[in-house]
Amino acid sequence: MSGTSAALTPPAGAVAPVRHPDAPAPGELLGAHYEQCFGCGEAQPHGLRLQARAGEGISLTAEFTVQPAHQGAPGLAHGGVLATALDETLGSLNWLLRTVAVTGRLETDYVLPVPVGTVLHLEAEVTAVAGRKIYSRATGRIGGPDGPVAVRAQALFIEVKTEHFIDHGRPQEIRAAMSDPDPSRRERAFEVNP
Ligand SMILES: CCCCCCCC(=O)SCCNC(=O)CCNC(=O)[C@H](O)C(C)(C)COP(=O)(O)OP(=O)(O)OC[C@H]1O[C@@H](n2cnc3c(N)ncnc32)[C@H](O)[C@@H]1OP(=O)(O)O
Repeated sequence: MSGTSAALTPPAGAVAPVRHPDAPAPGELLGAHYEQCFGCGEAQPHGLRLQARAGEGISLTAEFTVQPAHQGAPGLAHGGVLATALDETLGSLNWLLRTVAVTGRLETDYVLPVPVGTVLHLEAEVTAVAGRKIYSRATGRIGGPDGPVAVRAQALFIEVKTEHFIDHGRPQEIRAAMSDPDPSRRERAFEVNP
């Protein structure tokens, strides 16, 4: 049983997404955008460390292995953690558009329980763009990339200016990210997503 709210149905004027000429090539690992990101950062001991790889068009694949720190019920992934994996995967699509955007709405279907130790194989694509609104969907499979669907999501990301993060983030983390000696890490922390 699943349903999508009207807010996630692209309006009549929506257009097909356009891959940015500087988008990472198909097959390229995207890498963490911010080392402290709970979804993909290497510096978060209990983070998901999700790894996303560019696909064709505006699509990508990603993998995340459920750790003991991600449990809800004994031996099973917490639903919020699975939503995070979907959110991170969908957010990574913005690298292919090279648009700075944040999650406005995320709707998730939980189809199968996901045990600790499982590799969740995710795939995601942008389906439409309407002004600042980016419509996308994702699935997560277990038992291999062609295994059964365990989770599904549809999302609406909203394009924002870089100032969104400067204006709303806690100053000490912003200062730390801005003073990173590596210019590409400095840029990635703010340019595409939080
Ligand atoms: C590689 C990186 C991966 C990272 C993955 C992780 C991504 C994240 O988790 S981001 C963090 C979570 N998200 C947030 O913190 C966002 C918090 N929300 C906000 O800041 C604001 O509400 C924001 C920016 C989304 C929208 O505010 P604002 O810029 O004022 O836009 P606003 O005018 O309200 O809305 C713009 C359009 O979007 C629509 N919209 C906004 N929010 C929603 C929503 N929740 N549901 C449906 N539609 C929405 C509006 O109806 C409006 O539509 P239209 O243009 O047709 O009238």
